[in-house]
Order: sequence, then structure tokens, then C-alpha cells
Amino acid sequence: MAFGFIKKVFSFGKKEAVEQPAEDEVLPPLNFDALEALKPTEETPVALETPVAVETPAVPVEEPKPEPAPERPSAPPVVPEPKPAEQPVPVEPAPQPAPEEEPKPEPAPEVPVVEPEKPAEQPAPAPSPVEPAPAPAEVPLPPAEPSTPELPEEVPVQPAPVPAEPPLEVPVRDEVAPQPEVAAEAEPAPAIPLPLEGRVAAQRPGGVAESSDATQFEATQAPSTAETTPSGPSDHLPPEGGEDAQPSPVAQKPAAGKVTVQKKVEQKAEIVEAAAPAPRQSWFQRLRQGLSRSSKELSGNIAGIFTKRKLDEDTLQDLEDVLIRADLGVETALRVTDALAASRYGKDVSDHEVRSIMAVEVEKVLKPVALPLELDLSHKPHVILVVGVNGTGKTTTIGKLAAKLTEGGLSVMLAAGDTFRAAAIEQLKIWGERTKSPVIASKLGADAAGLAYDAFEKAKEAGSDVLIIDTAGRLQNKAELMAELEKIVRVLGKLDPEAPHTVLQTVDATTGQNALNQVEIFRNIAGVNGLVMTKLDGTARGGILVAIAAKHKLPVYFIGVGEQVDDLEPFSASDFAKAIAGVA
Ligand SMILES: Nc1nc2c(ncn2[C@@H]2O[C@H](COP(=O)(O)OP(=O)(O)OP(=O)(O)O)[C@@H](O)[C@H]2O)c(=O)[nH]1
Repeated sequence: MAFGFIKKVFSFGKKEAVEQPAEDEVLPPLNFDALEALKPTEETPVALETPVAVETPAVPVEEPKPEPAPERPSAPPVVPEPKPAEQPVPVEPAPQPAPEEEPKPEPAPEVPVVEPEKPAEQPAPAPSPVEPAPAPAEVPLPPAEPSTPELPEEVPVQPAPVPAEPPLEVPVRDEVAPQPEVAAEAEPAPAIPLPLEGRVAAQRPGGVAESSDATQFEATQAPSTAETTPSGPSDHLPPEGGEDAQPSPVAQKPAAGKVTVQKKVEQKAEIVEAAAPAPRQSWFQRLRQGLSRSSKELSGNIAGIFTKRKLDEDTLQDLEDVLIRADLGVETALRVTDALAASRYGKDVSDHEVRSIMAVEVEKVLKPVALPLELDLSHKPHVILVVGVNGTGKTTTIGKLAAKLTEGGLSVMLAAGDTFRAAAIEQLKIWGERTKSPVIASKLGADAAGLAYDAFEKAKEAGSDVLIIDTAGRLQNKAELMAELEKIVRVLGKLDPEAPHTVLQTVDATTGQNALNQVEIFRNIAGVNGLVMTKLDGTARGGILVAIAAKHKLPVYFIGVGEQVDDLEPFSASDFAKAIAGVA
């Protein structure tokens, strides 16, 4: 029994704590010295049991077994006492904390919001360097040093140890770690962040400033400032600081006028060339990989039709069905079958020939909508309103787009207009930190239109090039959503009749046919004039993009094939058509 307990404790990395009590117990039996020299183990158990009532350590040792089995209650009443009195209780809670902590790590990916908040608080104790002690208060530290008295606290921490080994060193920072990683990705464009950091640095009351420190500070500080929406934002974008902080050539701002946003801001092409090339897979490779499910299913079905069969009415009908089932839409399906029939009717046709013709026809459908996003910088700022159903990738797309713009030397301000979800607000703040873009946010449930108006004013004051406004997308309450979006558009128009200058809708490719309706709805509600197709990676329904293009004929500016900051690329009709058709 006792051994079992000790082992458990060891596993938590608290040998010291346990061993001590064990030794203490052994000490009393020292009276038997000579005799017991050989049987230390056997004695201990005896000693443990005897002193049970008196010596607390002995009790806890036995309880560990009872832990899993509350069966112990049957054991001598003595046992139950020690539990409540001592740590045995905490030992059991240990498993409890495990579930508690797990939820944290899990939400981490989805709701990094929690993480940023923690760091946000830490910065306060930022003087941490001076007070490493307060940090222990966080719990993680105690487990390492403290022994018995802290066991209860340690217990909850122990569950973490498993994943916690890293946290042991810098638990909180670990959570923030992901941010530095992102920052690292953004680093490729070293010159850009510099000026931006300069801005943020200027915002800091204390003027702390090294790049690395700055990053950490911003990660925590930014959110807080964003919360102080009313005054904060303006402070965030001191045009002076921004320009001063742009010592690097890359930081040069594009002249007023129209710029094209593709892989980078077009007007910055010369400077962008200096940026280090990404070592990752080529865009087309990633696109092919992302659409592999769509193309494989399609290719498999096509191959099934044309194996040892001539092209006739039946095969054409079968092909049409396959294309429609692949979400390409009736119009495109007919285009493909017509084109195929025109040149190959009555002949043997290989599936590869069919897919090649399909790629050509799909490209024809997509070509008209594969347009680059153009920003009119004569507007200060050019306002981009991002709409779409919840979860379609609005916030993520805003972050990716902000990264492109800031890397291109443009100053960007973000507005957390989805005031219905705290997570959405926090998520945008994180993107703001990553892209060094000020975020205007307000309390949960605040009037989104009021926030948009406020953000527009602040962006004007700050001289921002672009203002990107996030919005809620609660289609489940269509009337309310419609009223809110209409109000946002109306309010923005008071400051600039032409605003919002771009209304982007994010469309989740995994949605399938319902995406067609979503575009219809948001187009009518918010005047959508451009699309971003997200989550094309890993879906078998990528063909829906073709159906949307054929039906709505709205520009598709970008497509998303992942959650990373660089997983947003300008839409290429040719690349997409080849990728989904599975031809080189
Ligand atoms: N695989 C993949 N995931 C994506 C892509 N774009 C966004 N996501 C993920 O989709 C989820 C929802 O994205 P959000 O940006 O929060 O979507 P949203 O529309 O802002 O959602 P709400 O905040 O609820 O309105 C997140 O987990 C994103 O990481 C993409 O292109 N590919």
C-alpha cells in the first residue's frame, strides 16, 4: 500500500516531499536498529500502521491506494480521518484538476483568448523579473519546491506536470509561446514589424522596448489598451510613431491611390522582393494538397464511368451526375459534358481526358471572378467590412489579410465588431498583436454599429490606410443580423458616403450547397462585393466555389487553405481548376 503511494508521488516529481515523511517514520523504529537493518521495508509498513493515529505521514501513505477506491471507508476509521485532515484528499482531487486543466489546453487552440488574458495579467506583474516569487502564486512553481504543506496545491498542479514539464519552467509564457511562434512566421518580413513595434512602443506608458520584450508586452498590453477602446486606439496609432518607427525601407508607405493586394501589396512589389522566400511548399502544392479530397473523389468517380466505355448519352449523364454531386453546379456540369461531347462523342475517352476538359471548362467559369483585391488608398482609411456566418473564418481571414497589408507597409486598424462573442473579440486582439495592428474593441454585447463608427473615426485620426471591421454572423436570427449589418453600413456612410469600400464575405467551403444561400443572404443584407473562400483544405466539397462563381459572379479575392497566417492566397482560376480536376 504505502509503496504504491510513494510511487505515485514520485511520478509527480515530489520525491522529496514523500521521502521525508517516510524517513521520519523510519526514525521512530530506529530503536530496533540492529535487527531491522535488513528489513527496512517490512518494518516501515508496520510502523506506518501502528502510529497511524498519531503519525500523519503513515496515514497518507496508505490512503493513496484508497484513492482510486473510496472503498477504504470500510477500512479502519482511522484511515478516513487522515484523508480530510491531510493531503490524501488533495490526492484525489489530483485527478479532478486534471480535467480542469485539460479544458484549458483544449480551448487554447480554439480560444486563444484565454491565453492572452493570462499574459495580460502577468504584464501587470511584469516587474516579474524582480518578483519571481509572485509568479509561484500561479501554482506551477510551488510544486517543484514546496513539500508537504503545499501538497494540496501541488496536487492540482501535478496533473499538469505531465504536459507541464514545459510549463514548469515558464508555464504562463508557454501559453504565450504560440504567439511568439506566430511572430516568428511574421518575422520573414523583418523590416515591417520594426516600424510597427515602434508604434506600439510609443504607446507604452513605460516605453519599454526591445523587440522581444516588446512582443511579450504587446501580447498582454495590447488587449488591455484595446479594451479601453474609447481613448486607447488613438494612442495606438500615433502617425508620428508609425512613421518614425519605419526606418526600414520596407516600411515605406505606398502612395495614395489604388493598390492591389495579392500575395503582397502590389505597389510594394519592389520592396517585397527583398523579403525572404518562404521555405514551405509552393502555393500550388498546398492547394493541390488541400483539394486532394475533392479531386480524388471526383477523379475516382470519373474513372469509374469511363473505364472501357465509349462516350455516349449514358456516360455523359453519369458524368453530369458526378459533377453535380461534387458541388460544381448544374451549369458547370453541363458545360463540361457539352464540351466533352463536342469533341469526343462516340469515341473512347480516358478519365484523364475527361478531367483535362473539365479543368479547362472550370477555369473558364472561374476566370471572371478571379480578381485581385484593390484598395483605394485615397480613402483614409479604406474600410473593409467582413461579413459571413459564424465560424466561416471571418476573424482568421481578417488576421491573415492584416498580415499581408502590414507586410506591404500599410497601416491597418482592426475593429472587433462581433460584440456577441467574447472569444471573437479576444481572437481579433491576438491577430492585432501578431500583425501589430491596433484593435478597437468594446464590451461584450455593445452596439456593433457604434463600435464601427468609433473605429472609423479613430482610424481617420490615426491616418490608417485600412480599417478592417469584423462582424457577427448569427444567421439563426436573420432579422436581427440584418438590422445590425444595415446599421453598420449606414453609420459608416455618415463618415464617408462610399464606406464601406469593400464588403468581404467569408464562405466556408465545407458548407457545401448551403454556401450558395449564404452568399445570397449576405449579398442582400450587406452588399457583399467580394468573397474569400475558406477551409478549402481537407474538404471534399471544394467544387462549391465553382457553383458560387457561376451563380453569383462575385469576385473571389482570396482562398484559405489552412489556419496559418500565410494560408491565404489570391485566387487563381487556373490553379484551382487544375487542382480540383487533378491534372498537372
Ligand atoms: N482548416 C482551416 N481552418 C480555418 C480556415 N479559416 C479559418 N479556419 C478555422 O475556422 C475556425 C473559425 O474561424 P473564425 O475566424 O473564428 O471564424 P469566424 O467567422 O470569425 O467565427 P465567429 O467568431 O464565431 O464569428 C477557426 O478554428 C479557424 O482557425 C481555413 O482556411 N482552413
